[in-house]
Amino acid sequence: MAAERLLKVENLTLVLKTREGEIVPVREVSFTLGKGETVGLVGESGSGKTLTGLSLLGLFPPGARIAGGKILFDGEDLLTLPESRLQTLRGQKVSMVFQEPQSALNPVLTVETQMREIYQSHTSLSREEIGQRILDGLRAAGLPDPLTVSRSYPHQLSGGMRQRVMIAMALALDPLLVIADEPTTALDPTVALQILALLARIRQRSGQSLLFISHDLSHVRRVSDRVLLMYAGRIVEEAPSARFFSHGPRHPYGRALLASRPEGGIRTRREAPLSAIGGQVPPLWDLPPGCSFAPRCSRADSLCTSTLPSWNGGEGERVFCHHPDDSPLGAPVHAA
Ligand SMILES: Nc1ncnc2c1ncn2[C@@H]1O[C@H](COP(=O)(O)OP(=O)(O)OP(=O)(O)O)[C@@H](O)[C@H]1O
Repeated sequence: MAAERLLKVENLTLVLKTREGEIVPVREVSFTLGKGETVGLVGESGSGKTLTGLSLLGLFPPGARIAGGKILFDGEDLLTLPESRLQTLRGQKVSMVFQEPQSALNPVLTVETQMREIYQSHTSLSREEIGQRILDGLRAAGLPDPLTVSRSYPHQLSGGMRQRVMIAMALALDPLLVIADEPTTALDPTVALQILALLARIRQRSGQSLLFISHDLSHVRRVSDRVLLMYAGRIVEEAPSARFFSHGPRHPYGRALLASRPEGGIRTRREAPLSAIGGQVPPLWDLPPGCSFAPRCSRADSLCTSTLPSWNGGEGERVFCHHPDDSPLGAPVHAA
């Protein structure tokens, strides 16, 4: 049964002024997110994942302008809201866990002071109630000695503990949507898996949705109900995780990403495993005509290099490709 819709992004297009000229790092991006659903947004570095995530908070880098589209979140179009309303929504309804907790946390304030500030600016809870919420939140984020952690400065905590603090802060006001942007980048693999397990538990909180941004498909597989594959500013495939990882992505880029995973490639019935995706993401100021992935694609022909694809399939399961790969994967891919 389809989840009730929380978010609908429609044709979001973001233009950014850079030294190289104007680029479109987010181009005609459309997707939905259901209440309680976790969607993984995956793609190589520079594909536009972070800017898409920040847009959902109404945050844009200097020099950015929205060239089109809508972000309908819980009944409101975020792109038309005044900054004062966006500030209320941030934290209360949408929050973000960043890649680097070290830079997202204030180094000169204790964890308690930083968490207290969130409650003070958004709620009318008493000092005691806030104190209790802080301890409960830290404990729920898997920090066994919340009192000591709350009295610590960020530099006194390990990277994994800092990320747990960030998660506790993101969840503090019980938002409807949490955006986790590469939350395990700064962590060693064991701690990264613990953080993923924590995020997976967030799924079980009733009504809470998660947009999980990652370049690592094995991480996306662990936590996501659905996958959005992004390349050079566009979503190029959308699929339920079960289909994406068992049958295989339909977009050749998704197949190449899966096959380039460090722990060993997959083997389609027709092809030998790839060791890495050949070539590079084209610069956004110099995209090729036609499909942006065509220069790296083993299935590309003259149609792909000359003509932009159109969507193949419907909402929830679709691919932006002239020649989608419908062959089943030779062997199932297991999470790392
Ligand atoms: N403030 C900025 N000024 C100029 N260019 C930017 C800025 N922010 C992002 N970009 C460019 O926009 C494109 C998309 O960036 P974005 O950070 O959204 O990608 P990403 O997929 O999240 O990659 P990563 O995993 O490396 O963060 C990249 O080419 C990036 O260089």
